[in-house]
Amino acid sequence: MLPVIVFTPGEPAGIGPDLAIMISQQAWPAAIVVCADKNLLQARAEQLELPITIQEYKGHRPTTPSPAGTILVEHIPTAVAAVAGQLNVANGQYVVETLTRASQGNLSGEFDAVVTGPVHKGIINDAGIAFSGHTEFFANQANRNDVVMMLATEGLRVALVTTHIPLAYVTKAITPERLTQIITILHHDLVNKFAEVNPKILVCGLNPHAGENGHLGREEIEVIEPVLEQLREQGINLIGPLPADTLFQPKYLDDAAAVVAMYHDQGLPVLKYKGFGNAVNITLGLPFIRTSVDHGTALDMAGSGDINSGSCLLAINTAIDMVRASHNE
Ligand SMILES: NC(=O)C1=CN([C@@H]2O[C@H](COP(=O)(O)OP(=O)(O)OC[C@H]3O[C@@H](n4cnc5c(N)ncnc54)[C@H](O)[C@@H]3O)[C@@H](O)[C@H]2O)C=CC1
Ligand SMILES: NCC(=O)COP(=O)(O)O
Repeated sequence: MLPVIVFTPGEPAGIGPDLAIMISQQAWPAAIVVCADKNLLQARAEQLELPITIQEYKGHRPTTPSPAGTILVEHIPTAVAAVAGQLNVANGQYVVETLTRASQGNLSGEFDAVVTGPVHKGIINDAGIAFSGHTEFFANQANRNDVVMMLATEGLRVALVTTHIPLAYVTKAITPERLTQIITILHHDLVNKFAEVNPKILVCGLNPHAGENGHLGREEIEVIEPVLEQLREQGINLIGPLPADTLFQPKYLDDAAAVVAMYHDQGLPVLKYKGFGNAVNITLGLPFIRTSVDHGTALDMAGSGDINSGSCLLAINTAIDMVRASHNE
C-alpha cells in the first residue's frame, strides 16, 4: 500500500515552511500532503531559491508517490502574510487549523499518519488559544486521556511521564494511575510497533539519587516503587527507580529498550545531546500514527537556507515505516 502522510509545517514564521520545501526536493515512497498556506510555501521557496511546483490537494486520496520538486498542498490560508523569523499573533489560529485538519484526516482514515513541524506554543497561547503541545492537542482531538511522548535517536529512546506542565506541578501529576498508564502504553508499543521482545525499560526516580532511601523525597517509595512492583508482576521487565544522573551510561542503556523519565527536562536534554538533528518524537497511545521533529521553531534560522532537515527526514521515514508495519508489510 502507498502510505499517505500529512505534514503540518507548524509556525509559519519558523523553519517549518522551509522544511516543507526542502523535503519536497526529493522523491518519496509515500504521498505527502502538506497542510499549509500555499502562498506562504511559494514565498518561502523563492526566499530559499529552491524550485517547487505547488499542486492543490482536492481531498482525493493520492494513488501515486510524491515526486521530487512537487508539493501537494491542502491550502489553509494564514490570517496575515508570514514573515520568516517574525512571530505574528494573528496567525495563531491558522496553526491550530492546520493541526485540526490533520488530526481529523487521520481519525477519518483519509491519511495514514501525521508528521508535524515545530509550533510556537507561546504565540498560540498569546492568540487566546490554550495550547501546551501537539502531544496534548492530538490526545484531546482523539479523546485519549493518557498518551506517551517518546523521543528516539540511535541507541536511545526516552519516554516521559509528564510533558508540558510547569515544574511545580510535576510531583502531583505523577500519580500511580498515570505512571501505570504510561509504562503500560510504552511496553505495549515497544512490543507491537517496534518489535522488541521482552523489552527492558529503565525508570528514573523523581528526586536526586532516586530519593536516597526517602531522605531526599518519598515519591520513589510511595508511588514509583509500588507501581513498578505491580507491573513487574504482570511480566513487564522494569529496572528502577534509578537515579537519573547515573542511569544514562552504557552499562544500563546498552541492553535497554527505553528509559522512562519523570519530566520533560529530566530526559530530553540527554536525548538531544546525543542526537539533536537526528532524533524523532513519536506519540504513543493515539489511534493514529504521529511523529515529529526533535527541534523547535528556530526563528533565527527561518528563511536562511542553512537549516538541518535531518530530524524532519527521520520523522517522515519513521512514519512511513510505522504505517507499513501496521499493515504487516
Ligand atoms: N515539535 C515542536 O513543535 C517543538 C516546538 N518547540 C517550540 O519552539 C520554540 C523555540 O524553542 P527553542 O527552545 O528556542 O528551540 P529551537 O529548537 O527552536 O532552537 C534551539 C536552537 O537550535 C537551533 N535549531 C533548531 N532547529 C534547527 C535546525 N533544524 N537546523 C539548524 N538549527 C536549528 C536554533 O536556531 C536555536 O539556536 C518554542 O516556542 C518551543 O515551544 C520546541 C521543541 C519542539
Ligand atoms: N520538547 C519536545 C516538544 O516540545 C514537542 O512537543 P509536542 O509539540 O510534540 O507535543
